[in-house]
Amino acid sequence: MRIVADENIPLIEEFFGDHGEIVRLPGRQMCREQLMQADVLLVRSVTRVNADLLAGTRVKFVGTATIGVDHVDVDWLREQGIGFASAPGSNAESVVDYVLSGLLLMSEQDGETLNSRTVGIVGAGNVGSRLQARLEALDMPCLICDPPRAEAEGREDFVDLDTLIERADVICLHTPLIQSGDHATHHLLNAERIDALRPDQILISAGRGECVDTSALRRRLETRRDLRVILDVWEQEPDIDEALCRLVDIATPHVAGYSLDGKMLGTDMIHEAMSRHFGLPARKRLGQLKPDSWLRRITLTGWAPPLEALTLCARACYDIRRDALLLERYRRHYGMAEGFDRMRKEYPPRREFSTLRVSLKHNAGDLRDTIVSAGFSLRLAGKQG
Ligand SMILES: NC(=O)C1=CN([C@@H]2O[C@H](COP(=O)(O)OP(=O)(O)OC[C@H]3O[C@@H](n4cnc5c(N)ncnc54)[C@H](O)[C@@H]3O)[C@@H](O)[C@H]2O)C=CC1
Ligand SMILES: O=C(O)C(=O)[C@H](O)COP(=O)(O)O
Repeated sequence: MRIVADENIPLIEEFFGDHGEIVRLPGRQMCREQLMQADVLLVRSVTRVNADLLAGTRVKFVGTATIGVDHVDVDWLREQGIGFASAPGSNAESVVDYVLSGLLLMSEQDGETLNSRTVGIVGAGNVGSRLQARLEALDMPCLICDPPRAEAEGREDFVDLDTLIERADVICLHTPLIQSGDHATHHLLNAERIDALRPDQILISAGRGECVDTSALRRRLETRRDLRVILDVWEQEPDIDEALCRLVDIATPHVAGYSLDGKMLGTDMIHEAMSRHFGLPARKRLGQLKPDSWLRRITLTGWAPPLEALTLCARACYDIRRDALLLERYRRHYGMAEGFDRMRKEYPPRREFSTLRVSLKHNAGDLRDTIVSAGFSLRLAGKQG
């Protein structure tokens, strides 16, 4: 079997090596000629998978090691009888860590407690609902907008987008890119809604770039720089709007989901799906292949103030500012588009909050609850109570 895989998917050799010959290619440049003899195609979000790429090839299975599937013509694959799998939820915790790191930074800049802000979550799927769970556990009030779920589940506690924009202090976008239909998300945050954003509101966009009219956002920030904006996803990646990149508070190159844990789980999930598709044994176990974290444990005394302790643990594990600074360095060195992609390719290993074990000397109630609610693993050591 010939397996063609994006060069940026980790553990391909380890998971797929027993199944045949592996060819690694840069995802953005993949073309039909390179796939004529391929049986399996494994991609990330940068490869458009459709009839133009695959018609006339012998590909029988496509896996994308991503949550989003907007780059794949799923209907065409189905019509052709080509097996398909994505990796739902694989890097959702990583995106939640990213958002929490951003929120902690904003709170620290303002000298405010975390729970002084209401967070509006748009799109309450794997990412949004996990974000909601962690924020509510940290006593942060949340408003949820997810019309497909509201309709399907009869959720009267959900709100519509305009109400959310009016009431929330932070707006977090976690919708897939949907081009048409009742719940289309292309330019969901359009010029009118961007104009309606209140001064001091915080916008965090980590779903897909095209869900925001980024030209309108640039215009708003050029005329009134009164919002705070964290952008991970952009229109026209990697050739993104450089002026907008300079105007936002935090700019990162579509790496919110780039924890090693999330990426490796993505590979595991598509490997399992491919093995099932071809009736092959899936013998590899992710646990055996994951490297050790650089930082395994932090020990806190019971007297640490909860918010400071949380900020410390979050920074030790993942600090969103590292990625913003890194993008700036790559941009200066290589230019915007090349820098954007190079940083993604050379992304330094990052582990999820859950991999960091926080050891508490005493079972101090508030501190313990904060650490667990934020998603870290807890270890109580010494005297209890
Ligand atoms: N920045 C990054 O690195 C990453 C970005 N993503 C993006 O985030 C998206 C969401 O991820 P998941 O939560 O795992 O997907 P999911 O499929 O589990 O959930 C998406 C949710 O959005 C809701 N939704 C659909 N249309 C909507 C609309 N018009 N308004 C409000 N809500 C709507 C759906 O009902 C669903 O509950 C992915 O599709 C992907 O595009 C995912 C992982 C990493
Ligand atoms: O899983 C998704 O959906 C994502 O957006 C990915 O984390 C992005 O990674 P790439 O596919 O762009 O490398």
